[in-house]
Amino acid sequence: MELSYQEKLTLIKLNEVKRVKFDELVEKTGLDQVAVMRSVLGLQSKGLARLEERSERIAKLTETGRKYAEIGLPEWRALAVLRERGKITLDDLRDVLSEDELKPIVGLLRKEGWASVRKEDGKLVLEITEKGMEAGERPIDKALKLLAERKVVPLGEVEKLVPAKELKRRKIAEEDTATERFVEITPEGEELVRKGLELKEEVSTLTPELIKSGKWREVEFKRFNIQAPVRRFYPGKKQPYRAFLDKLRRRLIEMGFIEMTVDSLIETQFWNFDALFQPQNHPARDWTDTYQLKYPKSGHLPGEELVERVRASHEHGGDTGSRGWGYVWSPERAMLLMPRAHGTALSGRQLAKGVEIPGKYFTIQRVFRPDVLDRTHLIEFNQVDGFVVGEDLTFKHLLGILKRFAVEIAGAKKVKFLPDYYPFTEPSVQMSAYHPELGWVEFGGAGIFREEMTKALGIDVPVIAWGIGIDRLAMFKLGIDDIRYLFSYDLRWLREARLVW
Ligand SMILES: N[C@@H](Cc1ccccc1)C(=O)O
Repeated sequence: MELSYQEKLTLIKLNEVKRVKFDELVEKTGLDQVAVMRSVLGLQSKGLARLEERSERIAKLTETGRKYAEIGLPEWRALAVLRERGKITLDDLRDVLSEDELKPIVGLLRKEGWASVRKEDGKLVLEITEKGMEAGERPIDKALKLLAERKVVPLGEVEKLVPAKELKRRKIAEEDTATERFVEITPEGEELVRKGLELKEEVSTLTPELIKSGKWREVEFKRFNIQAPVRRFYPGKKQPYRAFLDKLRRRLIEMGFIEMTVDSLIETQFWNFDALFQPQNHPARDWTDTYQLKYPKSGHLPGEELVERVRASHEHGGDTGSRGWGYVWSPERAMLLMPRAHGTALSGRQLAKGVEIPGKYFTIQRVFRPDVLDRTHLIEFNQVDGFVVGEDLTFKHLLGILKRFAVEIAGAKKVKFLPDYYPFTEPSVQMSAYHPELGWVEFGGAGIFREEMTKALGIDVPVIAWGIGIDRLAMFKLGIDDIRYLFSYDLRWLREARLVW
């Protein structure tokens, strides 16, 4: 039978006493608690020892009890004064007793017969008795001493001195239940020790000294059980959703996409709406609800030439052959500030700045829209927006890219496309992916940017574009069915959420 050094040591020590409290066994072996527990369990599984748990009623020293052990019970403190002066008033005890202790003291002293009490001039006067002069250690004093020494004492043991009720009434001790562990050697264990166990020093690390001195020949190397269950360990790690977004960013960059970034979460309506050919004061502006900034209310418009092209496009279609929206465009309205409502605002900015053709761009943006919070809606969420620009791009390319996103990035098994409307794309499409618990979940929109938009921004080739609610796709990947969990403080989730990719 293979026994570790610690198991052997534990068994030998156990054999000396046959049956012992676990804590005493720990002391005897000189090992730490965990090591002894491990050894005992090991020995038990080999039938050499038995671990037994027994609960027993105990008395436990209270905080007040601890104080009494230190400065003496109130009756002893009172008696000390009485012994010194023979006769005192109740007031004279205020120096040695607290207000709480003062009240019952007369009764206590009288019960013990340590003092006689009478009234003189309306005052209570205590006088020491013969019994008080001679008083010595009582059972309750012994019980207090015992408790002070051991803190916890089996109830039976203290009750030999004083009923537990009495100790409780005096607030010296409380009753409780304690679990005691005993370890007992089995006949098989005894037999093994009788045959002789070789107790070789056991080492867990091979050091240069061991090798040089040749001592490695004599020592026993500790065997590790690599299948033993271990305590769960939670190292610091990235918030799971953050990790997901970071990986997504890496992935897109690896696919050749160029990242578009911006410092602020605040946008002018110009970039959020106008540059994307969304008419002002028109129902189409309301394809989504948005927030507005109270202060400051307005920001700046970009260069005049660009603003003029956007105005022309809105008012009469510019040079696209379109008739535009046919209204008078207001620069003041375009200057209004708002928390960015979609990542597409960055696509507009990028197109106006100039792009590589062919080229692929993306951005991961925090965006804001009023909504009712529920399992699939947040008012503040993240979008991955992007576009591909190139001479012969078609709608089919777009659907191909989108499907790849949903399947590869989110691990969605089924994806479906439906016709939709966005003021800035034609045709427009809406995408849904199938979530095992939630059913079909809409996760974004896409389309081919309209010429009224791209031409005004200075681009002459087709641009296919999309905006994906990445939080919803993250739900698929992280295996959650409530979007609010992405930002949850729930430690269990933070610790155990799968880190994906
Ligand atoms: N911006 C749209 C998505 C979209 C992006 C690009 C083209 C078409 C649609 C939204 O927030 O839902």
